[in-house]
Amino acid sequence: MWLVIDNGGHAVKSGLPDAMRTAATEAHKAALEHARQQPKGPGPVDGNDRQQQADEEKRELAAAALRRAADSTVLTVPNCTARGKKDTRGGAVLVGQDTEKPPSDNEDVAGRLLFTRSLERGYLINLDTQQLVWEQTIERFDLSGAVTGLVLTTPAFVPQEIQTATEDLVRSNLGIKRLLTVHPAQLAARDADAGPFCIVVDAGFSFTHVVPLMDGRVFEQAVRRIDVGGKLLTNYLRELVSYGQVNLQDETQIVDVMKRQICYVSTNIDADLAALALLERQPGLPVRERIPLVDRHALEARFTRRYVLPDFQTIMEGYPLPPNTEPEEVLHLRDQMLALRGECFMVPELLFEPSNLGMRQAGLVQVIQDVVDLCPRELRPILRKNILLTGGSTLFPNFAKRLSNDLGDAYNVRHVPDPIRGVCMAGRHFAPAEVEQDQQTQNQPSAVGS
Ligand SMILES: Nc1ncnc2c1ncn2[C@@H]1O[C@H](COP(=O)(O)OP(=O)(O)OP(=O)(O)O)[C@@H](O)[C@H]1O
Repeated sequence: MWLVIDNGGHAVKSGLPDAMRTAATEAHKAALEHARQQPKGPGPVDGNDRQQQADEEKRELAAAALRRAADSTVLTVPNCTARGKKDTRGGAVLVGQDTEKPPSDNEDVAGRLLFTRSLERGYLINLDTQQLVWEQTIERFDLSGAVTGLVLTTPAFVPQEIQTATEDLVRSNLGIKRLLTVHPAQLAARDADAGPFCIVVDAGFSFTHVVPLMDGRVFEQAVRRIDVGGKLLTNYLRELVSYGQVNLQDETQIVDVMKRQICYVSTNIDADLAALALLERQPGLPVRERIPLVDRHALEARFTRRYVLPDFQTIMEGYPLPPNTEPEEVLHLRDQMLALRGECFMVPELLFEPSNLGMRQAGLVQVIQDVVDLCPRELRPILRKNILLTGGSTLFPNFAKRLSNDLGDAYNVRHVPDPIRGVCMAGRHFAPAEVEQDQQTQNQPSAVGS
């Protein structure tokens, strides 16, 4: 049995290749069709309760089968382990999925958690952690001991030592005999049906990569990386909020959720910064020099995002307040509330201007232009018209619009259909000869159960 894993620094996305899901899907379809043909609504008037109950059970089975089919599309598991910060005796370790909701009755993992990620700076470094997360993934598919082949996404330029250690982990520790590595950009392009020549911009957790594909293959000498990804953006927001308002230094998870909910990309950064500066100058100006109240309110409404932090007693998850909420309505929440303005767009702005944080690197627009210029001249017009966006950090509102504006009319920018799970989804359609062969063998009656 083959498994497909898109091994992200933030999360492992996994699924079964299409060929292997076909039989299960067919069974689900048959169950649904059967249920559909059964009479609906009130039961038979002749009082045949048993028939009615049997039909009801079939309908429930079909619905459960459908839910399982949907669940098994792509499984997402955080690529980390965690232990309690106060745990000094090496107690329970939470793995992958369990790090999201630690059991409340286990004192080892009560309170704050210390996370260990399998990937550091985009490379698989912590092999023990990776093994635990992959084992959990395999278990979740109910496939312990049954996986014989792995399609694994691996970025370009992985040092040979890491490559060897990964292969060793797969073969020796997990007992998976066949390993097929593939660059995530190739799968993202498949997900978008982009054709053989395109440029994939992958802004995920660790970094942002700009990867040109020529004839479907990675054109390695032109690949470029910006050292900004979702992790850095979350940390930056955490610093800004902690110095400006509330200390959230130990609350990376909360800040990560907040970032996804309230940050956005400015489509005109100079104009937005000027308008914000004007707004912030107002209280210090003599009354006659202030802008009219109505304009001030309009600017306030445009730039201010109010966010309610969780207290884990009555509010379990943070949430943004709707823009038109009156202050009196939320008076009772004032100790839990943040008001953010420039932070909301200055955080994702790092992708476009890493020098804002003192990094000596070009921003996304410049890097894309450089990558195009490193490709063969005759292909550049095609590449410019086929820029694909993938990775969770491209999901900020206005991301594609800003990139498109800044790159100009010669470029065409679009998201892949599913920027987070698309790579894994395309991997499931990826049918290397070995996968097909493997499946054929499994389908032969003689091989069943052997
Ligand atoms: N709606 C969103 N808006 C902004 N950022 C988001 C959104 N959804 C997810 N992210 C960010 O995307 C990042 C995860 O993206 P993704 O799943 O593509 O990374 P990954 O594949 O695990 O990591 P990498 O590509 O670096 O190996 C996280 O930092 C998360 O905060």
